[in-house]
Amino acid sequence: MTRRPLADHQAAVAAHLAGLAGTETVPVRVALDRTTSAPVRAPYSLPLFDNSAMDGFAVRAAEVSPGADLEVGGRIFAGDTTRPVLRAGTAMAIMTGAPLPAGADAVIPVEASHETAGSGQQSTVRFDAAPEPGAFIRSAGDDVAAGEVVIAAGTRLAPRHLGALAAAGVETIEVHRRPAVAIISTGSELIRAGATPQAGQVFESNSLVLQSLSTKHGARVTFIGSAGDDGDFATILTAACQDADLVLTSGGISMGEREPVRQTLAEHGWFGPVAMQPGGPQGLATWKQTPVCCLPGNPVSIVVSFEVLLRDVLRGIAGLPPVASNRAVLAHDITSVPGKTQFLRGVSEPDGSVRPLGGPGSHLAVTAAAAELLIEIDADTTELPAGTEVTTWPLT
Ligand SMILES: Nc1nc2c(c(=O)[nH]1)N[C@H]1C(S)=C(S)[C@@H](COP(=O)(O)OP(=O)(O)OC[C@H]3O[C@@H](n4cnc5c(N)ncnc54)[C@H](O)[C@@H]3O)O[C@H]1N2
Ligand code: MOO
Repeated sequence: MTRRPLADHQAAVAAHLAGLAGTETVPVRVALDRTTSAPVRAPYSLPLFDNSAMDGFAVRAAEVSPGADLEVGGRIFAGDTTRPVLRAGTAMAIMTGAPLPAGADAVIPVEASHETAGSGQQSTVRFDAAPEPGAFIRSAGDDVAAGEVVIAAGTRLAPRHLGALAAAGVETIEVHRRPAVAIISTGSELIRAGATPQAGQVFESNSLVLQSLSTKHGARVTFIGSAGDDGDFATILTAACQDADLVLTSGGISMGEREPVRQTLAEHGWFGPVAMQPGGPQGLATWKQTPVCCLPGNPVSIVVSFEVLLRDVLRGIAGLPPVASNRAVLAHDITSVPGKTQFLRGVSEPDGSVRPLGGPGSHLAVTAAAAELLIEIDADTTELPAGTEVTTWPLT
């Protein structure tokens, strides 16, 4: 049986999902971790108005002489919306964030001042020293001018970015779409954690792996279902397609007698071996106009299939950059099967070299969990001596 070269299947997956890319407008309030698809410009200059950086007194710097009294002509609080005026020869008490009165050119902190009486009474104030003009004034437009870029296109929005957008008064923004993913695991042997396994039963783990990886790489999971091997798959697949841009299936695609995914979808797409290991059996189909990516059921194959085939495609749709591969030298000699790109689970040594971890079996979920990376060995190579440089993929 001819195997589809890995690069061809990677391209087929990308082409199959290309229609999922797009942009949408969302409220800033729910935009955490979304990626901007256009620059966001400031509707207003920030700060919006000249204001005080300290609790103290607004003055004209030239009118302040150390030890001389100035009449306190009023008190200004944050939230005052009429702009006050500083009369010649007076000071005004001012709170942090309150609008600077017209005519003032400096603020003196309360700690460097001596007021004869407090709030509500006629009083005078004297100061220890004359201020520099501009002292403790936060000027309009210091942070950003109206029309300037607040957040560049392609930014994955962290809390500080959301803060900047909210501070700028931006209510909605344009972001890359986050595709809705439905996940179906198949297998009559599968049970949930918490159940007591009967003979022949297996704890279901792939849906959680696919859910976590999809969420981590820019998608949102809208449906998680399971199907046995004897007849309910098409019904569940149809339900999954209702709310999803993409369906991911696990299991049921190789050469057995009960392979519900392949048997249901063979006429609706492509199924066959890809020249990779693990993750050899693969499928791509369309059901109810929804693309379906069919991954093999072995738990390690699920991880490798997602990382190698889907991860960067989903990231691209969500506006995220691909995860960079690295180069590293092998700590030991290794051998590899011919004709398939091998992805060995591996770890880094303290000197930066890499070595495979555990056996090649794609059922070894717990052993594979200790790996940090995949070591890629190309399809033509069968023996690599220690010291050979190889490509490694971080496990995400
Ligand atoms: N005659 C052949 N047999 C097999 C071939 C082959 O080329 N010729 N390929 C083998 C390889 S490689 C893989 S990988 C598997 C893939 O088969 P399926 O995708 O049909 O997967 P299943 O048979 O349904 O399951 C395989 C294995 O994984 C366990 N499994 C399945 N789903 C889950 C899940 N959600 N959580 C945990 N474990 C799961 C399942 O119990 C099986 O042990 O085919 C080989 N056979
Ligand atoms: O190709 Mo399978 O995915 O080795 O276990």
